[in-house]
Amino acid sequence: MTKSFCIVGGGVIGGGWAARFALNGWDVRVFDPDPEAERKISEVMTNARRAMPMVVDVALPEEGNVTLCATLEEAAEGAALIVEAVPERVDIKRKVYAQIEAVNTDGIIASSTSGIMPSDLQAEMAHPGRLIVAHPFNPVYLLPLVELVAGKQTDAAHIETAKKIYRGLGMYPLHCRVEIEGFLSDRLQEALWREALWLLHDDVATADEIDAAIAYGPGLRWAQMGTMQTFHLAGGEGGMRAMLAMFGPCLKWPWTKLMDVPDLTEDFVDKVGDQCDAQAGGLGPRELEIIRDDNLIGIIRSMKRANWGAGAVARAHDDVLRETPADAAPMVTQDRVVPIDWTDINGHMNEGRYGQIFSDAAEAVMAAVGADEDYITTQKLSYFTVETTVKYLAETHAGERVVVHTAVTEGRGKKLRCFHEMKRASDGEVMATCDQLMLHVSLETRRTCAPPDDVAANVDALAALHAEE
Ligand SMILES: NC(=O)C1=CN([C@@H]2O[C@H](COP(=O)(O)OP(=O)(O)OC[C@H]3O[C@@H](n4cnc5c(N)ncnc54)[C@H](O)[C@@H]3O)[C@@H](O)[C@H]2O)C=CC1
Ligand SMILES: C[N+](C)(C)CC(=O)CC(=O)[O-]
Repeated sequence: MTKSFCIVGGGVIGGGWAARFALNGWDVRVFDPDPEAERKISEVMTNARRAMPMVVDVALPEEGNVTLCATLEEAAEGAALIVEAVPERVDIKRKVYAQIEAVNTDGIIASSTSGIMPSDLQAEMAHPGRLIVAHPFNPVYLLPLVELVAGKQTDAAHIETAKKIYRGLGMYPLHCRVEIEGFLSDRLQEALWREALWLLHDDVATADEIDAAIAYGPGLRWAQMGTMQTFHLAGGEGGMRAMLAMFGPCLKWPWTKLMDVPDLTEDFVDKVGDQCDAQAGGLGPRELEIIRDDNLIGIIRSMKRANWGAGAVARAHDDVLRETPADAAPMVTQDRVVPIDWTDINGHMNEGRYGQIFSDAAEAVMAAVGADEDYITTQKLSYFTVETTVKYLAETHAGERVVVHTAVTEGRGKKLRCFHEMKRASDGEVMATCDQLMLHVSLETRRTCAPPDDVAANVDALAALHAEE
């Protein structure tokens, strides 16, 4: 699908979408009548530029341009995808769709609504088949979930197209097959929020205590398993059945005020607002966003190692990005941003991570000569490192983009010797070098052996090419 698209509404969510798309290389046209829109979007972009590259382990594509348009018509004309992120009111959204339809009759319109049914949104449209809901989560540039919902008149093919687009952006499109208000995630979130507001309203607990009750316990579990699997484990060997037997009857006890909402009187809003301000401990929203983002990066990266949940989605995103063709000469074996969890008590990249970067670079060389993952698993052959000499020449910090250039300096028989230079992308300064000797091994005997002819020929050819440079 063409990358011609636009965003209508550039607030919290529109700004987040702009960042997610632009950092994935899409040019973004935005319309928002708010005179502050440009500043707000650029602040979200700053956060995203810092955070998103730390989740990926490869280079992001060249950032797309974000252009603010003077009118909605200018933004929407010719767009194959129109992301709508205007306030949560049916009348405003319907009015926006009418304006879009005056200049664009076939682009997919993806509403960011948190819970309005797409059937209601599309009711007055001339071409309702193209309206879908694509409900994201804040911060849109880090959280992978996007709920896709079709209305009664939606053309089902658009849901499939949307799945491909959002996967390409490193997201997890969850198709909510049955159309209900609030979809899946906000049904669950709002049930908890209602309960939390009552606890605060009735002076059972403060905002801080209510948040502690989540953040130090269930919240940590929820990042990697939802309520169902979490409670399945809580039932021990009997699993969910045992849980239902023991705790199911308690669900009927009068624990909850779930269907009622406290009146949002001025006093109550102040009570909640004051406690949340106090909780922030003097930190402003941008400072809190950075803390939130760093924690999210750490959580996602940890699950990436386990190839689990949101981490598995991030890994799949790396694979999509890796397919973007890279320059062949000089051989670029790594191009990445240093993530926040790679730094140590000295406030710079820990020496172990240099080892990781050079090891990843060596794997890129191995793949280039044909000793890739498939070779290792099917032929039970590989290369092992037997010697490295690393020189640390300059400090490397979180958020810096580094590029590794590798030359094969020896490629005879079992030997594959590489010289890696890790440079700071912004100014080309060499930050570290690594001389690495690998030997070809059989994974069955765990002993060295000659590589097959094709791999040996590739190693020779690469060594000859790099000797000329
Ligand atoms: N804030 C959140 O946590 C989430 C919000 N959403 C949904 O995203 C949508 C937008 O919400 P937010 O970004 O939070 O609100 P927001 O208030 O931050 O942004 C809305 C933006 O729309 C602009 N706008 C108003 N009328 C417009 C028009 N006619 N044309 C173009 N722009 C117009 C406003 O100037 C504002 O910048 C809503 O449907 C909301 O339910 C979805 C997920 C999470
Ligand atoms: C509060 N909210 C309904 C706007 C929340 C969402 O829709 C999603 C989120 O980011 O939690």
